[in-house]
Amino acid sequence: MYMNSSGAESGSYSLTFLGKKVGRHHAVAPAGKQRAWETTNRSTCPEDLELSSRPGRAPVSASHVLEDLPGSVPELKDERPCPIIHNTQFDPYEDRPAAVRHHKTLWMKRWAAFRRWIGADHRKHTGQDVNPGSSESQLSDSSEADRSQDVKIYIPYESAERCINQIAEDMGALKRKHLEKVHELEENFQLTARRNQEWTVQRLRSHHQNKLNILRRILDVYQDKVEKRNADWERRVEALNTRNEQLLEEQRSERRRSKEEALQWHREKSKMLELFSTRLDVLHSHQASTLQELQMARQEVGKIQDMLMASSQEQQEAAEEGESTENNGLSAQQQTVACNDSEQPLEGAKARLEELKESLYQREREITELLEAQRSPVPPVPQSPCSVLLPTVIHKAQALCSAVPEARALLDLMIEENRAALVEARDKLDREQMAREDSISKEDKANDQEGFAESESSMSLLQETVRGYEVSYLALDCIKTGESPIINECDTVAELEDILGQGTIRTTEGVKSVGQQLLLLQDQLKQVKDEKKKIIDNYTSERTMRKKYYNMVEDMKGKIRVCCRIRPLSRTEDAQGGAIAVEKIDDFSVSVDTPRGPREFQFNKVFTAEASQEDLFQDTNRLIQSAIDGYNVCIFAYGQTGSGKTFTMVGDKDQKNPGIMPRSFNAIFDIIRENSTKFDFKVSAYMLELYNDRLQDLFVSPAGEANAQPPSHGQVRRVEIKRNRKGVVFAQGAETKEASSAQELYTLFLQACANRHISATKMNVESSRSHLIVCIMVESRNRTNGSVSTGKLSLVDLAGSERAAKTGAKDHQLKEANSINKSLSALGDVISALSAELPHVPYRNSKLTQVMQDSLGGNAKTLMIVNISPSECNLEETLTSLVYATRVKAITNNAQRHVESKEIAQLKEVIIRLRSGQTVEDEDV
Ligand SMILES: Nc1ncnc2c1ncn2[C@@H]1O[C@H](COP(=O)(O)OP(=O)(O)OP(=O)(O)O)[C@@H](O)[C@H]1O
Repeated sequence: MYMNSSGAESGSYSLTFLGKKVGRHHAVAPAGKQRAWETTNRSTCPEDLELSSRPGRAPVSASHVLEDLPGSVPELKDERPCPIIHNTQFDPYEDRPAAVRHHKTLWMKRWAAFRRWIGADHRKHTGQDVNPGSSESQLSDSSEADRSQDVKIYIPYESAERCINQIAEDMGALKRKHLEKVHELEENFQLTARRNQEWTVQRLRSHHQNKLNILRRILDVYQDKVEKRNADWERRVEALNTRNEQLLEEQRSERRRSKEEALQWHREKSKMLELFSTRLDVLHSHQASTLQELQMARQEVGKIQDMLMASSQEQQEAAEEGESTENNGLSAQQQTVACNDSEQPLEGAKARLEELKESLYQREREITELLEAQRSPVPPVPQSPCSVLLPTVIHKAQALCSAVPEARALLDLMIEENRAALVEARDKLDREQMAREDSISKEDKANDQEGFAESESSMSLLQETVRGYEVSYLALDCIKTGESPIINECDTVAELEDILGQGTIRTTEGVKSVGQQLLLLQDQLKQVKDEKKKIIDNYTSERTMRKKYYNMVEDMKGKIRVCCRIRPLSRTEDAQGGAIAVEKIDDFSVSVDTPRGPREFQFNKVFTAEASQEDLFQDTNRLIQSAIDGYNVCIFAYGQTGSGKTFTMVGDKDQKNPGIMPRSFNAIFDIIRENSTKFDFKVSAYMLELYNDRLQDLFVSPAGEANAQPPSHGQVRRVEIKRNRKGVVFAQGAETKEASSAQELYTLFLQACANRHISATKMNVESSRSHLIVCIMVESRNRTNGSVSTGKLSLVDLAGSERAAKTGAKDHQLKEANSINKSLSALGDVISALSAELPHVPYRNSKLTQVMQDSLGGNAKTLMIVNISPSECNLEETLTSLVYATRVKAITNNAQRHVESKEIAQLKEVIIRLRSGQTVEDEDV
């Protein structure tokens, strides 16, 4: 085989018969196509042997050259695509029977020519005329050849022997050549397969790259949208913040104003008090002077009374003397005059006394009234229904406004509008008033009675409007500040009360308007709330979508999928107080309350304690299909001891809630059943445990192993982890068992589990003391094109990291714990190295990392389930697990499908058989 200058491979070989070159066969084919002609030529071998070794047919001479025989193989123009990709339609051996027929015909012709030559030779020996070149003889060739079968041919023994030897040598040479061809074929097939694989990989890569680009574009568009929305929201928040600032400023100024007013009021109050006390002092001094006057008047009265007493005594004495001196008439008359003279000042004094008394009583009354007025409390004003309703309404409206910023904004708007309308109405009123005053000053009132009445009515209307706006302003202002008007102290509210209390109609209208505004506000509030809820819903769903797309892109990049499962609180944790430190935010995020504040972690999916085993399995189901399609798949559970790994992977003890493993067994055989018409399947499994850094085959019970005879060659059977050329890990030395149904596989699994190391610790009554590795190999042969795919599903239940202080491990349990922690720490190192993309990954540090080599940073589709406890008492371990899981998320795998075309599969089989010393039939090749 040569490579010509154009890069195409050309093949040629010469056919030697009886030591002579009888033909040279050429085939020029594009790269990867020479397999067909080589196969065609190789197929002549059995025919040669059969024809040449037939007894009684030995050739007479070795000098005959069969130059005229047709021998060129048709040039191959096959432009079909490579078989690996289109192996459903392409069978590179499909032309083989035709080639065989062609060569059979060829050899039949050779045989006829040979017989013709023998016939001629015979005729020459028997003296018959021979003219082999004549057309007549040529025409009768076939009939002569037929007849020559009946003719006995005698060949000299030496010639026959030489010929036979020559034939034997030729056959040997042919056989060697064919073996070479077989090797060439193998090489060609390997080359072709490699090229095909490269081509497939390239196509797949470009296909995935395209998809990735599309998804990236979608993500970009989506991110743009989100950014726009974020910007929009930020603008809104900014506007609200500004408004809030304004409101706060207004509130502050309002407070300042009210403080000033209060101070003013206090000042006025103290002034009034001063005035009042001055008046009181004056009254007191008046009272004192009045009392003095009264005293004096009393003294005067006393004096007068004394005088009167003295005068009445004098009168009595004088009357006694008058009886004795009747004659003395003059003196009596004089006494009467004197008496009359003395009665006149008495009358004046009496009147004066009465007057004084009256003024005294008057002042006393005044003072008593003043004192009483000062002492007695202000009588409570009977409250109108409006004054009771108003604070309630205002309070409610204020609560609504403070709860919803949009309502507050609306209120501000209403206040603004009302203020503008009030200013306008007041302006109008002022103008109207001025116009009216003008018209009065011009004294044309009498002339224009009608116009005056009109202006009067429009004035009252305007006043009414202004009042209405003032009331609204008052109400809205109260709603805004939340201050209920104090009816008896606040002038404006008193005014409002006055307005509202003027009549039933007006009160009802006032209440109505406030009530209507309240209803309006409530309506708008509801709308705003609905809108807010809608926006929040949209935001949440968009956030969820973004995470979903992100996960999809990560998936396409080959990143390891990581799900987080939070188990329910255990009884022990409940007894310790049951404080919860872990919370699911949404389907993709979990938050942990740390002493430094909440910490958020993102995963491909988060499952809470309420999630069922089925819910979890639904998310892993897809991977089972991948394993059957020929991928290397790994699902493993990670977490502290007692966090629920075994529950997740295996299920509970009585299998009421089966875990991922038993569910996978069923799923595998369900898929097999669905595809049984198109594929032939073979399912086999091995199950191991890594206990104290020793790999143990769980299909061999420890007791059985102890009783078993040592193998004949005297070596103890050991399970070792190896990797094949494609990097897929396998356990050498482990017993692999086939299963034809889910039930059979499950029985094998139960057998394996029975041999597992489990014991009770303080943290878990059934703590796994080893890592469990279940490997299921699924081989599927396509019935149409014969291609064979081999998938591997590894299900790993890791033992949990534990602290001896918490688990109370002692003696051998402590040794187990140390071994578990050591292997998990090696796993942690591998995860760290992979996530940091370090050049060296320390896979060889532990058997566990060797087992997981193809799943972490290898060619597997991997799913990690990180199990955590929700309890606060396991906070530290939970955080460690989540940090590890986050690192695992950053690891990229390169999953490849393991599929071989029918020919490669067959050739492999042949090679295996040849290596094991078995015979191989030609048809197999
Ligand atoms: N999601 C869950 N729902 C109900 N019970 C659960 C759940 N997860 C775990 N449990 C219970 O918690 C206990 C401990 O779980 P499990 O044995 O699976 O932990 P583990 O992580 O495998 O521990 P170890 O590493 O020690 O083997 C078990 O009794 C199990 O039934």
